[in-house]
Amino acid sequence: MVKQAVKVFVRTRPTATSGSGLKLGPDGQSVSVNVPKDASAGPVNNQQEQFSFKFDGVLENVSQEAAYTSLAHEVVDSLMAGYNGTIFAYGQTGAGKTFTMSGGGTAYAHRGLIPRAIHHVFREVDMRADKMYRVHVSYLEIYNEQLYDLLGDTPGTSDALAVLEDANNSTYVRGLTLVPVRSEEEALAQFFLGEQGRTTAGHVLNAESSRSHTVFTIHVEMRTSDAASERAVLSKLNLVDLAGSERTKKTGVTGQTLKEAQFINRSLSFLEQTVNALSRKDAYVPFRQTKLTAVLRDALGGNCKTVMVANIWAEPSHSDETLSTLRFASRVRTLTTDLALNESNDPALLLRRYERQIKELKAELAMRDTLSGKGRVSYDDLTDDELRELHATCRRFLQGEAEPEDLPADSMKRVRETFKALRAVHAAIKADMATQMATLRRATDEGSAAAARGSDSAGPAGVGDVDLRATGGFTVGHAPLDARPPVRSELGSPGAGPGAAEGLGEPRSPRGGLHTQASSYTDVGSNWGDAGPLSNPGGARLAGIFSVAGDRNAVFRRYKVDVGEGRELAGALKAANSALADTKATIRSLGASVNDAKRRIDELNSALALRRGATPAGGDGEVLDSEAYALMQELKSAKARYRTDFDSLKGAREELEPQIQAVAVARAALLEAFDRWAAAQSDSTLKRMATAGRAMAGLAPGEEDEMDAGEQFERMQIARISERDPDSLAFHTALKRTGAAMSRPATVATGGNAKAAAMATRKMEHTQAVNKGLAR
Ligand SMILES: Nc1ncnc2c1ncn2[C@@H]1O[C@H](COP(=O)(O)OP(=O)(O)OP(=O)(O)O)[C@@H](O)[C@H]1O
Repeated sequence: MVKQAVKVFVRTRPTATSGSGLKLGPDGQSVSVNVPKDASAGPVNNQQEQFSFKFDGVLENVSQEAAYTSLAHEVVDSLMAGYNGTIFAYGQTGAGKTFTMSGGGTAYAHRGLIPRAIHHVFREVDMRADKMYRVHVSYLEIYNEQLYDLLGDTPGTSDALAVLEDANNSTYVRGLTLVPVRSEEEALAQFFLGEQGRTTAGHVLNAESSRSHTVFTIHVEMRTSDAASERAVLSKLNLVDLAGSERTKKTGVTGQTLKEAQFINRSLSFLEQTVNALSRKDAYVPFRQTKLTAVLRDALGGNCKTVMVANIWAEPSHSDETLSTLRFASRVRTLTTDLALNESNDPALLLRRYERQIKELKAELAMRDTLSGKGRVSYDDLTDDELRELHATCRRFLQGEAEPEDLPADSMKRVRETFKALRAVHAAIKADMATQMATLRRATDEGSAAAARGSDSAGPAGVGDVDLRATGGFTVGHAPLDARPPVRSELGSPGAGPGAAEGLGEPRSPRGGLHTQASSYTDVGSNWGDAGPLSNPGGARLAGIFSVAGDRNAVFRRYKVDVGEGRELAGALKAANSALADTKATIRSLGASVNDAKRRIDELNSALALRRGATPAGGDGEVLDSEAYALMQELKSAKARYRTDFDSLKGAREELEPQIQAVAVARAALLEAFDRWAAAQSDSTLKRMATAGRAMAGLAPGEEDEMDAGEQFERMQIARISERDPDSLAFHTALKRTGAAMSRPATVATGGNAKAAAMATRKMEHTQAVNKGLAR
């Protein structure tokens, strides 16, 4: 921490009259003022007439550029090195504070400290390639002891603003908008916009008086350009234009203007008290008495490099005010501040430090793995592609198509992810299976009912243990292979549900199930045979791609034919379906054959019993006649056929379950791949939509980028300024940008800001008072 004396400069407003009573010393630092004795005090009057002061500089008849060099250059350099700064202008009303801080009108040469400081900051930013800077600006106004955010979205609201102290005991205004600016032009534009909020009415009605204190702040964040560096230095420069002190008796103001003057004088008087307390090194300093002293706390005794400009208007009629300003200025000059570099403890920077440490640790682990011959192990989070791949591997593993070694297990993270993926894939397959089984059971029930209606004696009851329903199997032979659900008009009729036509039709969404499928189908009148990805809940996120569900089915059909992956998966599904259909056909035919054999066995048994009944008992044993013998032979072969077919039926039934699963898995794979593919198409689909939109508007590509005449003129102007004085380009451009807004009616320019309107009225009153009175 370095002790710094607050620097004080006096700047004089040029006067028209001679005999101002002000004398400047040859050293450029001393100034004396002659205050004539008060004649009303009588002939014996010991009043002092001559007062001398010494400052860091007295600026008389100096250009704005010279003023900047004396007052601000060093402070801005120090800002760019990471130190806080404050430059504040103090003085009686009309003494030239605003001229010094902001400038005189829109003339480039008359621009004040604020535009010049902005230029200086960005010139440094451009020049220091070894550093990275981020610049923000804020603009605060203190009017009648209220805080206003001149760059906020809702000017006029001050409730959210409060002057607080941060962890380093530095003051800041909570809730104040900090606008990021990347160039001189952007920063100037913000400054000009803020000025409008403050003085829209002032420009129009009274160009000479500010009835509020303002603080324009440039916040700078500096880092070394090493991206890994977490060290940031934060500094800010407050450029303060105080409202002018005013002798209300002298100006004779009344009403709102008097109230404003009282607020101004009160806050300036507390500023004096604060400076006096600091100067005397009092234990208690009344910083909190007014918003102004709270805001200026750092500038007066904290971590800040401070410069005061004492503006004086050395007309003989203002000698009292001049003396008072110089007295106050000389007291301020006794103050010291504690300057320190503001290194940041920003949590974002700590985060970056931890990220760097994690990166280093990962690199170390990788090195150890390499040295121990483990090969390359990734400790990073899995990417989306890797996760998809992992899920696919897990699915293959659960289907028996991959080995345990195929599952990644080279790091704890991968093992955990693999378990998670296994659980997810298992749950998905289980859900698919449950849906499939429910569907198939329903189809079976309905098929059985139909069978019961359409067939009398050949039911499974005929063979007892061949009843496949008992094991949740199939009723055979009642739904034709090419069965399809009813067309839309039929769906509404009772008993015509899709289950009736289920049979071995085209694939359905395993997730949607038949009911959903049917309703989706009903909604869009789509083709049932296209496996309807519509009903796939996972496809809901693709709604943006397909304008109507019908599009989606059409795209799905195309996907199965035109896209290699789709073709392959659709082929696999078809093969699985066809294997399933074959097995079902076999079961059907074996079932019929078993039933047939059983019926024949029963017939033969009855015939044999009859035969035995006809043979006379008590003979020399039972002698089979040739007819009975033939019956028995046939019975034997019928039983053999029954047994063989029954065994085959059992075998075929065992094949059925895995084949149903295979169809479900193939269908899920197809739909999942389709979802992925369709999601990947969304970008190009949007582009196509944009192109189509442009075509509809009748625009050729790039046509909308053409400049209009105004834009062309502006471009010419910019070219001219760039040629003559490139440095002034940002100033002119920002002024033009904000000037356009200035020319709008006040209510629009200030966003309907009631404060600005009220201020206009107050300023008008004040101007009238000043014109009547003595101030100007
Ligand atoms: N050094 C200067 N050179 C030329 N003109 C100046 C100078 N100082 C002040 N003026 C002019 O004097 C007038 C009053 O100045 P300015 O508005 O800056 O005073 P002020 O101290 O800000 O007043 P207030 O406190 O009432 O706002 C302006 O027209 C300004 O252009």
